[in-house]
Parts: sequence; C-alpha cells; structure tokens
Amino acid sequence: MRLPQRQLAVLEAASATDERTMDELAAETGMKPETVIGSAFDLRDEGLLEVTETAVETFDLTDEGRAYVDDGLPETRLYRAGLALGADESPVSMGRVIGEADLDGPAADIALSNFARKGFGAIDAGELTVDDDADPDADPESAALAALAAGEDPEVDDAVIEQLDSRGLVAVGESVTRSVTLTDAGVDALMTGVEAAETVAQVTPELLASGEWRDVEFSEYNVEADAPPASGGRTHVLRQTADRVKDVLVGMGFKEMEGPHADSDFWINDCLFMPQDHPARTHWDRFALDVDPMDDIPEELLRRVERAHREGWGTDGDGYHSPWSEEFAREIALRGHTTSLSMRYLSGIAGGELEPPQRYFSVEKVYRNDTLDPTHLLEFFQIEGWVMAEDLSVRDLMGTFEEFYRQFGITDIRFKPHYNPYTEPSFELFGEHPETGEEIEIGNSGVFREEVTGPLGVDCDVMAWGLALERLAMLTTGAEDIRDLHGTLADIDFLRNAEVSY
Ligand SMILES: N[C@@H](Cc1ccccc1)C(=O)O
Repeated sequence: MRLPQRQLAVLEAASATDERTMDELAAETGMKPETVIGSAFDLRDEGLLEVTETAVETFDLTDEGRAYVDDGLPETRLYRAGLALGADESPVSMGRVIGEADLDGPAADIALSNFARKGFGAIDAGELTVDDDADPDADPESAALAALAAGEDPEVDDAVIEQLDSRGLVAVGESVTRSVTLTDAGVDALMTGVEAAETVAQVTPELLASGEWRDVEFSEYNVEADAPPASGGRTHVLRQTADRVKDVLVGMGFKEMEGPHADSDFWINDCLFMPQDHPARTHWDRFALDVDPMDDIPEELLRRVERAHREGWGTDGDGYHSPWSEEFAREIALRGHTTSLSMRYLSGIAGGELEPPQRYFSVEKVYRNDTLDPTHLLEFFQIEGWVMAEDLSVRDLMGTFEEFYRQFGITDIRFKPHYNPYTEPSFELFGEHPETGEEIEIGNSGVFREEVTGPLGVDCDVMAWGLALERLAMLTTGAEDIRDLHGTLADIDFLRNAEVSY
C-alpha cells in the first residue's frame, strides 16, 4: 500500500490499543495540528483509523478571577480585616472593616454578599462579626481559582464552578478533543508494509517556477476536515453601516459635507441660535480646546448672528436679550454635533452659494462629555442631513425618515414632539430594539427657525436632522450595548461574527 507521507506518519504514530489525541500525534510527528487532523480524517475514510470525539468543558480565568488569585477574594480580605480588628470578639463597624480590607465600591458589595453566603460571619445593623470557626483557607472557590491559575484541574464540585461562572471569575467553555486508534485494517496495513507516496499537499511558487508541478502527484483535498478557525480582516460593523448609510443617502439625492472636528463655538452653537448660557455650552458638556481662537469668521455673518441673539430675527423674533460675547463665539471646541457642518454649508462658506432645492448629509464623528452607559459613548457618529426647499412641512421630514429607515428594514419608527433652540417644530425619532423590544432614541430633527436661516442668508425652508449611527447599528445588528461596538470595551467576538442585516 502507498500512502502520502503525512498520512503514513500519522498511521505510524497511532496505536491499536491506546487512544492518541491529535495534539499528541502532532507532537510526535512534528506536523501542524491541522495537517494531522486532515490526514487522520483521510485515514478514517480509508478505514485505517477510527476517530473518536469527546467534548470536554474548559475553564478559563477571567481578568477579575486572575486579579483575585493574586489579591485574595474580596470576602476573604474582608474576613482577614475583620479578624485584624477583633471582630471575632465583638462587632466592628462595617465601614472600618471595609477600609481596613482596602475594598472600594463594587468590591465592597461583592465582599459583603459573599461573606454572608459563605458563613464567614454575620452583618447586623451596620456592624460585622467574624466567625472564628470559618476557614477561608479551605474555601473551595479560592482553591479552584488557584488551581486554574496554576494550569491544573480545579477538582471541585460542579456547583463551585457554576458559582465562579456566575460571579464572572471563570469562563466556562467547551472544546472537542479528537483521538484516534488503529482499526484492524490499519494494523494489517502496517504489518504488510506501507510505502510513502511522493505526494504534494500544496502547490508552491517553487513548483510553479520550476515546472515540477507537472510531474508531481497532488494529495487529495479534504474539504470536510476540521481546521482551527482563522479570522481574517473584516470591515467593522460600524463602517459597514456608515458605508450603507452613505449609499442610501446618495441614492436619495444627497451630497456629502465635510468640515473640521474642532470648530469655533460660532459654527457649533451661535449660528444655531443656541444661547451662550445654554447648559450644553458649559465646560461640563463641552470639550474645550486650549488653542488660538478662530479669526476668519465672516464679519457680516458674525454681526447678523449677534443681532439674532440680542434682538431677534424676523417679525416675531425677540432674541434672548442676554449677554453675547464675540470672544466666546470664536473659541474652539470639539464639535458636539455635526450641525456645525450644516451651518457652514448653509452660510455658503463651504460648498458655495446654494439655490433651492438642495440636499446634504455627513456621517461623521461628534464628541460629548456624557456618562458612558449601554446607549451613550463620549464620541459617536452622527448622520447629519438637511433639505433646503420652498414650503417644507413636517410631513416631508417624516416621509424622508420613513424612506431612509426602510432601506435598513426598519418600518416602525416613532416620532415624539421635542424642543431644540434651533428648530420649530422639532421631534425625536425612536426605534424598537430587535432583541430587548425597548424603544430607543435614534435621532433628533426639525425645521430650522428663522433665527437660524435668516442670518445665514437663506430665505426658504430647511428641514434637518442628526441621527445616531451607533443606534442604527444596534437596531441592525441586535447589539444591546453600544460599548460592544466600539471603544476600549468592544466585544471582538461580536465584531467578528455580527451579521449586519438590512
Ligand atoms: N444637532 C441635533 C440634531 C439636529 C440637527 C438638525 C436639526 C435638528 C436636530 C443633535 O445633535 O441632537
């Protein structure tokens, strides 16, 4: 019998009496695991080997689990601190014990609940007593963590592993181990003698260049053989969504705007008739930059915007009658919305003089000093857009959104009346999350007030919006936490595997 060299190597390394795992065979033959697996399956198909698969549970320490291996579980630290303060003799205030154990916020909560669960002592009316007879050294959870850290089998009850899993200290997974044994036919073949056939597994540049490929025998390709997953590059889910948004808007007749991420407060806020004392303009919400103020704002425009703020614009306009500082208008900050770009284009400073009808959009990053949570990031992408035409109504705005979101398979958007200093009327948009069923805000919109369009020199209607790209991506991918999508906590597995559906 003749077999390709790599199959022969696996056959010779296999035994009729002992199961050998693929890893053992790889170590023995010096071949790559995927080559061994491929060859083993080929040999199985030829009846020479039997392949058995066993699923085993795997336990991996999480970062938090690993941290406790070094520092001790929070409840154990609480116990020791209690002992050090004499809480085995008489109750000690909980705060003191927590301080002594050097546990902060969440760690203190973790310590207290597990301390009670494990019977390390009692907590009553804000005081803690320690039970002398408890023995944290014999705690099976600590022992299992230590064993895993040392690469050993934890050798504890399933319940202990389950507990560690639910505490997020151990990640439980499954892996399949494949082993082989020689069949009778395999033993026979080895006894009668097997020769190595000169087969080639892969065509190489050398084979091609020398022309040798004409004479060699290629081994068959087994597409069913298992191989380790290889994850190549992939367009990020958000980028895919952004590209799709651009395609859709271009398809709807929109042109793209561009402009600075760091801009003057004039373009970001003053043009939008945002009073200078608006909360969004304070240092809490705004990322101010310590750079030179903007000196190239058109003088006439500056004066008109100032007038709108101080005295109002249009027949009914009365302005804010509050202080307005040119110095503040020229200061630079990271834009909190891309409506700054809309202002630049509507004023004609970017993109040239415009005659209605016009449609413009951008899909660009904005920056806000928000608190991070499942639906908020400090920087995110806004889908900005506006339509300039004679006689626009709210119905036009709603129809535009219905058409836009339908391209993403979203047909149930809801509208809620809203207030913006720069639009009247205004409304927010909501969409239903496909997994949680929750209504999430996906955008804000309205028709620009005369106080905005007038000073910019626009004398027809302009309807406009800012939609959140990440929220759209949550609806199209089913992601429940925006932080899985981008930023330092992004979930790589999710990004590798997420399907973007529309
Ligand atoms: N700038 C608004 C969005 C918006 C733009 C234009 C008109 C109305 C609303 C926001 O960031 O929420």
